Amino acid sequence: KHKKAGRPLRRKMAQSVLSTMPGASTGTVVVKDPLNFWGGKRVTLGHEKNAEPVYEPATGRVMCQMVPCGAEEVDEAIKSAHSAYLIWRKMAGMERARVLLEAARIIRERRDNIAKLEVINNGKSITEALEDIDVSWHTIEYYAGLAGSLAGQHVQLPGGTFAYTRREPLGVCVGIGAWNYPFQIATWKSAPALACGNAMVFKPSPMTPVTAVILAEIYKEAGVPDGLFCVVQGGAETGTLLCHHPGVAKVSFTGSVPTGKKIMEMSSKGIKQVTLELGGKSPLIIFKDCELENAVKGALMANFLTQGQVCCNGTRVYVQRDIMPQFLEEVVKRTKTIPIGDPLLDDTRMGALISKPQLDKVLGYVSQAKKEGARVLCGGEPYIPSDPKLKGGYFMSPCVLDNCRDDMTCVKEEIFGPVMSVMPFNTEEEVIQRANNTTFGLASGVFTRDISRAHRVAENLEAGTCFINNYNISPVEVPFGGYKMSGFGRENGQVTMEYFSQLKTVIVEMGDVESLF
Ligand SMILES: NC(=O)C1=CN([C@@H]2O[C@H](COP(=O)(O)OP(=O)(O)OC[C@H]3O[C@@H](n4cnc5c(N)ncnc54)[C@H](O)[C@@H]3O)[C@@H](O)[C@H]2O)C=CC1
Ligand SMILES: C[N+](C)(C)CCCC(=O)O
Repeated sequence: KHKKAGRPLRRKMAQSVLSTMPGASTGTVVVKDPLNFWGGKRVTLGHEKNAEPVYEPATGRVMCQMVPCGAEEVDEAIKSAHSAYLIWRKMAGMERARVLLEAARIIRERRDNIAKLEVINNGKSITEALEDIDVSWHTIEYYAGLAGSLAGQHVQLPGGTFAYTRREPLGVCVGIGAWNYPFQIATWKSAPALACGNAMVFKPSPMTPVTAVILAEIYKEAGVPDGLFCVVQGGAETGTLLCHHPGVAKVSFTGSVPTGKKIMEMSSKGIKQVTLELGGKSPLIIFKDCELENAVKGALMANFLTQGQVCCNGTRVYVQRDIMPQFLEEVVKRTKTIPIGDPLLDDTRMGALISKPQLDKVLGYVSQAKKEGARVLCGGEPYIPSDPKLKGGYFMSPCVLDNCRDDMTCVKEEIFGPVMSVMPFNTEEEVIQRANNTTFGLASGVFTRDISRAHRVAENLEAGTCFINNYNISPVEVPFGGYKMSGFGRENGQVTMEYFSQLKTVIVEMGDVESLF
């Protein structure tokens, strides 16, 4: 039994807050359940050291406390993951697949409640959160499908001798998540990791600690060995402990570029593999021969999902000069009608930003843009919904900026809020050069009816994804990840099985040893 300073850790299997979700509304939910999970159960830490309040973005109310895990707890979680790994790695891919499919089924069954809790903690609209949870079980289903086909090669060598390769798991992998897609990120990382036979210790963002542990419970219920998917809570310090831990084989990270650099640096000390999903400042290029209505819809999808807090957002919107007036008129008209408010209501399309500091930061970018000469066509202001319970929420009106230039701060830096910067361009050659003139390279988009142009532009854009005539759809079947400083490695798609496994070569001599000695 684990002891800490002579005091046993209090452990109990909590009645999940999920069961209270059906009747829950904004401003009412308090989460008391322990938020850590290892050894097959939720774990209450024996202390409340460095506890941080967790806010409900729509009301500004404290919904729970996040107590960060220290060295001992991180070590315990990693050990628990390792013991599960020893069992899981021996199972056939098809056996793992069956467990994963059951996890996907349970998520699907509980999607409404998980989505509600996600909304309460994150602030995004329920319509979006439901989609996020659907993507989550799709991801697990998809990787369950691939688990059974994980295989090596057979290679014939001279004299009957042969070799074969085995595709083996890496061991205990760490996942570190951001707050914008808390549950979905946990599945994007764990599903391929588990499908390949690894275990995972996942650390959510300290701002969104409540849904990853539900995923842990679901995996457990589906039948994974105890410890296979653990959740440790905490911020940078806990993350550092995870990255430095000698029992960890790989770190998969989603978050900002500065933190990504630190993750890579720390992982280098132990020669650990890393996948980095970092920020972006993606270009969306709209040619005059586009279907304007779709281009406008695409620009809204590229900028305003999850209150603009999306890494692959197309926030630099380049519009061919001839159609600029029509584009702006339509995009502004639609932006002004986006219903902002209680994120749990079905009609709401924009909820609250994640935190007060994030809201202030985004509003700061808008005022900086004005100082640098941009014109605010709409939004960019704090928004106070009429419902009194939302008065303390972190809302702002979605913003369209015109008169932008490539050298402005709002065009160069990742804002991570609902702010679209629009710039005119004249020629294809010019716009490609300008679109690529950034250190980021996560995504990109092009609207045109000219198919040759569409593929030429896609080829020439320096980004991990290019959307043609749409934006921000991300089916699990296709790889997602960055070029340049937006990171490396991929999530989703078949290729991610390679990022969570390694090859062993086995050489079999069928003759005698020809010794040189
Ligand atoms: N591109 C993206 O997907 C994201 C970008 N961001 C950007 O980053 C800004 C700051 O947001 P944060 O949530 O603070 O991002 P962050 O990159 O600092 O945090 C992401 C995750 O890394 C963890 N972390 C932080 N420092 C760490 C360290 N030294 N070692 C290990 N783990 C560490 C955090 O606890 C969190 O789980 C946002 O305003 C936004 O501009 C934030 C989240 C996602
Ligand atoms: C789902 N999608 C494509 C809108 C965003 C997913 C990437 C992220 O974690 O920001």
